Amino acid sequence: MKKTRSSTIGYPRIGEKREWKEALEAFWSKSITEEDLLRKMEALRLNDLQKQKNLGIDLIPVGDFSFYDHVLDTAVMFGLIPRRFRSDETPLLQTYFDIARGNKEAVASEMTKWFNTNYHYIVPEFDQNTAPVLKENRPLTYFLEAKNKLGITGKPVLLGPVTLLKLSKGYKQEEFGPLLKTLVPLYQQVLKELDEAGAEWVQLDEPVLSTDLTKTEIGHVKDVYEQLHSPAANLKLLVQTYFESVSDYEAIISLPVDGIGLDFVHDDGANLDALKKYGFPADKTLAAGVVNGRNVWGSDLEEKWGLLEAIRGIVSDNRLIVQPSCSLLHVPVTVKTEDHLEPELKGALAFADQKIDEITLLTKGINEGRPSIEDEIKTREETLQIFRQSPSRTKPHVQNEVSEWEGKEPARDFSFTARQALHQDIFKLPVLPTTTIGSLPQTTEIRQARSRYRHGEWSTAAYDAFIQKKVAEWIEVQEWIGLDVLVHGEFERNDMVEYFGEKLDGFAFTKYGWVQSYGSRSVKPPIIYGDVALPEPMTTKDITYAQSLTDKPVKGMLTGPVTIYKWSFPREDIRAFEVTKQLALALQNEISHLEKNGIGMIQVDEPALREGLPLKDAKKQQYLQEAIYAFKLATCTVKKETQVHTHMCYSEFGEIIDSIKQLDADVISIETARSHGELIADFEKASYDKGIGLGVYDIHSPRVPSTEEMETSIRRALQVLHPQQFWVNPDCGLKTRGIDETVPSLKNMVEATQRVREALGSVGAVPALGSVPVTTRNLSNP
Ligand SMILES: CN1c2c(nc(N)[nH]c2=O)NC[C@@H]1CNc1ccc(C(=O)N[C@@H](CCC(=O)N[C@@H](CCC(=O)N[C@@H](CCC(=O)O)C(=O)O)C(=O)O)C(=O)O)cc1
Ligand SMILES: N[C@@H](CCS)C(=O)O
Ligand SMILES: [Zn+2]
Repeated sequence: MKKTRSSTIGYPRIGEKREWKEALEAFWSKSITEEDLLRKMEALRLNDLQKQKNLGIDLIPVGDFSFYDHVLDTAVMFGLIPRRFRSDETPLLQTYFDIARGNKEAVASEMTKWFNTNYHYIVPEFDQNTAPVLKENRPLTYFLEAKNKLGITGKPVLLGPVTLLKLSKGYKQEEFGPLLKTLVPLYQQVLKELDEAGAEWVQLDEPVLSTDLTKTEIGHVKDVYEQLHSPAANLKLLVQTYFESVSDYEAIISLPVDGIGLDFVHDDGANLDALKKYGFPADKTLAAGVVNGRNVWGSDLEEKWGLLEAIRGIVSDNRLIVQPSCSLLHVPVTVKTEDHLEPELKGALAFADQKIDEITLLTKGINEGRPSIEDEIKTREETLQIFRQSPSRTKPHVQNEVSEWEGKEPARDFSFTARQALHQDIFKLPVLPTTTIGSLPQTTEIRQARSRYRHGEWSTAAYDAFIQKKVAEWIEVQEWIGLDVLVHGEFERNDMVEYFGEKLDGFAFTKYGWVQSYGSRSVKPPIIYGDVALPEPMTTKDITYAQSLTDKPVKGMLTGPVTIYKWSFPREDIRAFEVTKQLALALQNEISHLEKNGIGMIQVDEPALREGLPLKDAKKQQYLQEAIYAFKLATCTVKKETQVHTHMCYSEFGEIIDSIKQLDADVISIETARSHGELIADFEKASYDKGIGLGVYDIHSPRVPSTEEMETSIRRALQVLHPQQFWVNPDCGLKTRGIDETVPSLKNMVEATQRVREALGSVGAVPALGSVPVTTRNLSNP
């Protein structure tokens, strides 16, 4: 009998070649039936379970699989169905997808980032009439499936009640305790049924325990777990935390549960320090997250062994589980298929399957003794050494350029007020200028063109001509729609980060390294392995071509340094800030090329700035200062005539609003539609005086919003924002939408803007500062 066991917390659900996406999208487009979908999903699920078993994992998670998102799964299983989607006639699977994607009658639920990752979850909604009820015991269904079909006694995984409620919306803070109480009997029922079915362990994910919690909240956690604890049951409860150290170690390890899962990678040593200081209860199991579940780098096995030795000094081997720091959902499936990578880089990489190999190897080392894994540790050390010393990683000129900025504050020469007057003069935009965020529909035709080019079927000239044709078509369409500030459409980009990764030195990219971002959509983060530099202009050709076709301004479109960093798999041998500064200087260089080519508005997207915010308050200030520095380093050298835009697509700005101000961007376009206008107040409270483009419709949903609906959004925003600072735009880029959805939506958006302009009585150019004739308060909602 093994003493120490290996485990995973969750496994990527998308399949090695994204079979999951294919099945889902085929179902949504009605080219396969529900039965087909269920069959394909089951095959994928079972394949992944079997694979983990074959790789030697002892405690295999079940129920981490999802048809869209695991938070939505948990909400629906407990009957947390927003009122607008409640119907006795609609089958549950349809309701499930409707909540996520919206339907003809109702807007989708809000979608937001899962802690500090690039994964999005669907925000559960409570309302006055929400009475949680157990609709289906999902973990039980998946537990029985694994048992009956594969003979695997899985470890059911379920989002814990505290995290579920904390991530939900639609209730007041004082209702938290009472609502939690309504969830407890449902969780008790789920656990009881799992116990009766013979489950040994159940994993309750409580990542909120790794955020700053108040004493009252910790009190709620204790209450809940005291109630979930059942002395008579055989089932063991494991409370799983990740992404940071726990906020109150002593309280967490005292919970009346059988096991605690801690992240020993993203904790800055705090979990280990606490373990050493306070010890660990002898009657509990520690699930030690020692292999990084968020990066793509092979572990330094010697270092991991050292970490495990430190843990084993406190926790006995038979009370120890070895596992990744978090679910492997956040990394690609396997390096095996990446045959084009340089061997020295490939040797240094580990995706989900290779991380599992590391877990099982370390577990073997504990159970059979260090000599049993000595060879593997030595080989890994040699491989990592070759990679570390590779000359391709170092560019002295990049490092010199970064150090030249040492001690200097990047800042634009002219104040915003001075720039604003100048920009009004140059661009002569009407009040409430309309624009889009950058990308336009990436149709099958466009993706096929890219694929043909990638496979060598099309020459560079043929591909470039195709892209230019698309740019020209869409400049015409945007002019016809009546937008004021146009975009080239980003047709040449597979993704807003991967594209730049392909163009910049210091990056490598994968063929199949997909990671789920939201629903069926995935991204393929490039890998930053060395110093970053701009070998040649990346975007000038397409953008200047677009500008040559119209008298209206076309925005230059770049992804900002923080976002490129966050949405890549970065190197870890130097600090994040060093990498973002290198990226910023490469972008500064690119921006100067755009300016030299006559581009007067430049948008530097930073949608990942908020997501990068550390989970712990103590670390936030430094992160924000460094993020602001990087953005300003990229943009500070622009001419005063150039209007700098930025874009962010998430709905919680309150915490970072001061930092957004400090970016000193002339215009920011933001997401608001799914949060139903809640965040406008943040900008009002902060007396934000620069341009703000409010997302008036949700681009994540296939639904075409009506003119009236968008007019209402604009009017609502104008009750708190000055019309002179206000732009109108969709929430985010339109690359995922079809042409049939995009054109009518934008047409309605422009029409809605026109109606409000008429009500404002200023259809012409924006009046000079301070002389706007009609105040926003004159507008009444229709
Ligand atoms: C704004 N968002 C982004 C985030 N992160 C990013 N890195 N990028 C973002 O834009 N995070 C927050 C949000 C998330 N939003 C989205 C929106 C849309 C997608 C999306 O559409 N993803 C696509 C994949 C896009 C892509 O790269 N397509 C490639 C084609 C690649 C491909 O399919 N290859 C085939 C092989 C084809 C061949 O070689 O013949 C394959 O691998 O099988 C392209 O356009 O060229 C998706 O399909 O999921 C993601 C996040
Ligand atoms: N310019 C990008 C931003 C997405 S966050 C786009 O429009 O797709
Ligand atoms: Zn966006």
